Amino acid sequence: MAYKKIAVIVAGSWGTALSRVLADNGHQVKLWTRNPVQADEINNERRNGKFLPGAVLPKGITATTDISDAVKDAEAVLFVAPSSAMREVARQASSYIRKDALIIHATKGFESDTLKRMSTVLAEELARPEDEVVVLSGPSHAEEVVDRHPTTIVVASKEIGCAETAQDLFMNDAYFRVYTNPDLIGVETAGAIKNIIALGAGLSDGLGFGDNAKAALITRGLAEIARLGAAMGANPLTFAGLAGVGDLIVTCTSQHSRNWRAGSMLAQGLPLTDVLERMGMVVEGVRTTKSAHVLAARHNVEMPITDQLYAVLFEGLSPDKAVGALMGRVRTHEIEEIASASRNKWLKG
Ligand SMILES: NC(=O)c1ccc[n+]([C@@H]2O[C@H](COP(=O)([O-])OP(=O)(O)OC[C@H]3O[C@@H](n4cnc5c(N)ncnc54)[C@H](O)[C@@H]3O)[C@@H](O)[C@H]2O)c1
Ligand SMILES: O=P(O)(O)OC[C@H](O)CO
Repeated sequence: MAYKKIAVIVAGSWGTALSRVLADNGHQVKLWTRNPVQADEINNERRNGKFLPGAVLPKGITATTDISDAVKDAEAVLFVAPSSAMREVARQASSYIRKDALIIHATKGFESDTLKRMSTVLAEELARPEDEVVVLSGPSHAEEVVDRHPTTIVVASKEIGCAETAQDLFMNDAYFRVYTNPDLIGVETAGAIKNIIALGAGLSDGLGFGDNAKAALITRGLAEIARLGAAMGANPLTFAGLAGVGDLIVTCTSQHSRNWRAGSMLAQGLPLTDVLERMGMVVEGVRTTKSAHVLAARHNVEMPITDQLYAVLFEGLSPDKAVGALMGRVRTHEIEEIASASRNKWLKG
């Protein structure tokens, strides 16, 4: 494959780790940050100390604080801003991006006020068809990717050719294996909502519960993610894949997880604002809990774990009362019909 010029917007943990994968694959990476001190550190010391201490960054990565310089000749642009900043950074970059550049994002969340998926936000700001936007997701902590530990991810686009181009850019046979999936909605919703369940897993561990509780959260969390995803138009089978169960496992069981760590601090009784301040990195599950709570009502989907997390985060419910509410729900069957399944295009024929 020919090596390409690729822009990465922004230089947080995940943007930096993915820049390293692209540079390892021989591509020339321009990594944009709004912080000049961070840009100097990346260019002169080959490190990004705040987000990935210990990682040595290859020469194929050049940092810049000029967003037009980052994107102007790029054949692909990868957006990895927190969901809260995606529209703002896309708007800044928009007029400088080549019309034929492949647009990829690796962000896990919804836009809070509109509840839009990130591909919709990018399509709107960049004046591109949403069908051509690619999302990269799956079980992948930046800390392990920069150590080149074996990692498998999925790239999804309604235009499968766009997903395959992204697959070629990121895949290598040393440590980064990439699958494609045409289910953009499923991969984006799975990646966003798993962070709610990871907060719950952190809470559960912080309260001193064991593996039984964790397994319950992962499996029943998966059920509610799939219910909402299917109602939003996703292929239910996507939730059995890397973006679904794969990412739930990694985020609910790893101490690298920002969402898990935030949940475990909440269990110690720290107020949410203090937890977020201590984290100093984006904890997408907090905003996503609010978004999913509204989406569940809008799509008439039952999401009991999300509802309890919402009450703990935003209504002052104590975690032990939330556990009581979940354990005390009325009895039910395990295998429910996935909401809207009969109307779901993926399940027809
Ligand atoms: N860290 C991971 O291992 C990982 C893995 C997969 C997906 N993700 C997803 O990637 C996204 C980014 O997460 P992260 O872990 O890299 O976050 P991070 O906290 O490590 O970095 C976020 C970066 O965004 C910058 N930023 C914030 N607001 C900005 C704005 N308005 N303009 C410009 N820059 C701004 C910050 O300065 C920081 O550099 C999230 O959606 C997260 O869920 C993260
Ligand atoms: O550290 P977290 O909780 O933001 O999770 C990071 C990734 O989404 C794991 O796949």
